Amino acid sequence: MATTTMSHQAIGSIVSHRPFKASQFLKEPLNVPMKSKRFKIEATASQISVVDNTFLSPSKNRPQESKKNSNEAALILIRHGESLWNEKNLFTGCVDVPLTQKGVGEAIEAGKKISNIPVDLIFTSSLIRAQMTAMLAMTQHRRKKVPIILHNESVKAKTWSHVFSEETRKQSIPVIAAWQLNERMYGELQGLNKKETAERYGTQQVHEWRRSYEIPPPKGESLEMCAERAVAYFEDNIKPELASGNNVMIAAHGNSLRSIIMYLDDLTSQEVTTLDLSTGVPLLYIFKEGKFMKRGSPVGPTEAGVYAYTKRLAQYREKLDAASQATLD
Ligand SMILES: O=C(O)[C@@H](CO)OP(=O)(O)O
Repeated sequence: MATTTMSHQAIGSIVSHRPFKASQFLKEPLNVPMKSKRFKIEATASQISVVDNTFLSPSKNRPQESKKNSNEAALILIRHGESLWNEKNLFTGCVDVPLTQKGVGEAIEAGKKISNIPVDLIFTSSLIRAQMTAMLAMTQHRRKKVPIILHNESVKAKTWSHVFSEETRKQSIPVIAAWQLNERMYGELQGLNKKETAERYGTQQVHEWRRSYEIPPPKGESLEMCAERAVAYFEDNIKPELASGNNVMIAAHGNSLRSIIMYLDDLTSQEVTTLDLSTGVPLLYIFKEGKFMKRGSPVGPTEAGVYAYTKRLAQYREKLDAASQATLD
């Protein structure tokens, strides 16, 4: 097996890191002249991203109950539930396989754990296992907003999926799918059985391919290369939303999330080798005054500790409880 690596720059050049400003979704009237020069199309054969300059202004005035005069926001990270290739113990990487029945259950359980935490925006990878996880998790949310995948891959896709009711937009959560959050590209390991690969190349070699920071699997991405695109995307597209007070959920993958957690927790390349994420377990961070505070995994919708994290989350929970009570009365 050859051990040359794929150029990361080649991956990074496919689409810019800043395709559009997602949080405008809930407040923008339709203003999409089909032939306007305001659209800059950045395209290659497989990926197209449309930069609509009218949608690039900062996200303000979004009328949402969880958005509040505070420089604080919640960030939820979820690794997708078990996939069919997790079940078969195959290297998956960028191969787009769905969840197993167990994975569906894990996504639903994850949703219950975050059902009282406000979510204004969802980011997922472009892979179905992450998207299924996000959607299934949101079926459990008490607020019952509808997650809607934004289709900005072409002007027509964007125009044809426009929502014309402001009230309906307010009851929706934009979902942004970004390839930069995809699982690391596992190169020539994709589709191989992990146990058989360890028997063939040695446990130590396979462990280095799977968990080291710098060492790429044959013709694949190292964690460092994966971090380069995932963390750049996080900094360019997700952090500004948190800084604007929007609560964000990211549904992604073992390694794209490891690289983001390395950034959030300031882990060294040595420390990240022991970081392993379970499928379907949500992790909560609070972003406050430019810093990320790790709050672990919310263990259940009734767990008092979750709501003690911040005043704002506690108030949100109180509102949900009051609304449920009003419905019962
Ligand atoms: O196969 C993969 O894509 C990943 C995640 O399932 O595997 P690993 O845990 O080896 O990084």
